[in-house]
Amino acid sequence: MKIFTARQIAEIDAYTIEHEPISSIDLMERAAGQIFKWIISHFPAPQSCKVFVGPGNNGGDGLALARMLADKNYAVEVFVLRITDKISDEAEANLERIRNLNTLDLYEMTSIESMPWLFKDDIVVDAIFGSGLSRPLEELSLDVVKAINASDAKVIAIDIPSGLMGEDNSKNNLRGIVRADYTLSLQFPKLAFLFPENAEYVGEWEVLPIGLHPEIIQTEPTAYKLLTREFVKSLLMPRKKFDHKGTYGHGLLISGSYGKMGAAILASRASLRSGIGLLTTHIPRLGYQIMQTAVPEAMVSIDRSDIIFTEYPDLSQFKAVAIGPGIDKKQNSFKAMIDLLKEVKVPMVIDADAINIIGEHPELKEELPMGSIFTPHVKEFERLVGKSGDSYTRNCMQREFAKKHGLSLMLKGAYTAICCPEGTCYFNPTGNPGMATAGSGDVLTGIILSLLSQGYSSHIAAIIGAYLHGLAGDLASVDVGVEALTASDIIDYLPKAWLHLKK
Ligand SMILES: NC(=O)C1=CN([C@@H]2O[C@H](COP(=O)(O)OP(=O)(O)OC[C@H]3O[C@@H](n4cnc5c(N)ncnc54)[C@H](O)[C@@H]3O)[C@@H](O)[C@H]2O)[C@H](O)CC1
Ligand SMILES: [K+]
Repeated sequence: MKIFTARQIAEIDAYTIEHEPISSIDLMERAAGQIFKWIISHFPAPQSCKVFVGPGNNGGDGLALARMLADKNYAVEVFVLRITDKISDEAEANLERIRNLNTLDLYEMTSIESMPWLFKDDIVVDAIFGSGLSRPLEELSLDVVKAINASDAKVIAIDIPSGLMGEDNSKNNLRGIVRADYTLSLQFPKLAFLFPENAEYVGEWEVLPIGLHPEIIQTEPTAYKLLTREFVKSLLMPRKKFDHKGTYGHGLLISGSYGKMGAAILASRASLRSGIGLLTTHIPRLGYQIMQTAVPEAMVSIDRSDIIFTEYPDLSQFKAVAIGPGIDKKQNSFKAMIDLLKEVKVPMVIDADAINIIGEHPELKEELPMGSIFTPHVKEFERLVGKSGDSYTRNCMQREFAKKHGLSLMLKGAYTAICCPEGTCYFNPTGNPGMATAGSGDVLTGIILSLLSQGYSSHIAAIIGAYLHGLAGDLASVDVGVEALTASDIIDYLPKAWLHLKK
């Protein structure tokens, strides 16, 4: 699903009006109708609804919605914030439509003195500002937002919480943003919904289709996309009758150290559960029996060191190499990594301490083979790319890094972001807080190695890997719950996740 900027959404809106064609007031009616349907199914009448309305079309949506709710026996009070004399034509027309209705109460607010008391059982509809917001809130709208936030009422934001910018909130006044319980976004999610610091404003969000023109949605370019099952499924390569294990590639996993052999086991098992033909896991000598016992399907390559990674096997047979899970940052591992990077020609997955080593020796980035994938979490990302004060800026840095170095950079977390060398950033919707657990990242590295070895190109391997990993975690959490979920559970649910993805 494409994610557009506020400016693009206005263009898509205008294109729809011209080419469907549909009048803008009818398009507004359609949008309000979708929100209305959502409210009656989630909060059936009778309920008290207080609708706060701003000067633009977001306010117009609120006014049309108020009429529909009043008509269905909700106790509706509408508060029009008189912020400016200007009010959009569509908002004005919808204001006229309700001005003489006796099924609702209409108030004009010129100061915070006329702010009503908000009760716990009230539904507050936030229709003050939408995607047309151009600067942080001040004066009356700021005061109203603070009062809404101070209440216990259920808050439903139309399109986007008022005060939140669709993309960049690095310079926003955070006290002037509605904290919604639900955000009902029209047709597309906003980029800001995918950033962790905005979760407290957005609450639970849902996209409501309003029939914007498919042609412009198709042709309008965007750098941001939210993965869907259909899209990820379309990337899968079919398996054929006469295929053999050679068809699905031989991968090399460099993993494990003294006290961290579990990482090698988890990554190996995940790789084997994701379709790889052959897997060799290179480990320090002490791990030999552990590996052979725990993962009989994997071949083992033994380091001369008992406890760390210091060398690697002949690379000629491998289609992809992953390095990082459970290795250490010891000096000899660093030296081995320099040699490895000089020699390796196939795409690599670089995870955990392998990222930290490159973070400490940035010149090594230039040695990376084409099509390599970095899989940092936030702390590793900061060591590799640099620090930033907010997620939007971090995302810009991430996209820039991927482009500059010609590789895929995945930032792990809720809505894992995968930035590709050509500039697109994909966000992954699968996964849950139960996956914030030891070994979860090792499993992901194993999955991506497997996909690269099978011949998937790097950004596709990253996309399928992230989606599948989250999906397995989601399916596992249904049975074991988020608290009890372990990395091994993610592996155990990979078979179900594959079946679910291919359905
Ligand atoms: N997605 C769609 O295609 C549809 C969206 N609809 C709704 O329309 C809004 C966007 O409407 P717009 O009029 O462009 O913007 P706003 O309602 O957000 O109002 C902006 C309005 O306010 C002025 N302004 C901006 N910032 C401030 C500020 N900080 N303080 C005071 N005033 C400010 C600005 O100049 C404008 O005049 C979208 O979110 C949907 O809810 C359609 O109804 C259906 C199609
Ligand atoms: K809003």
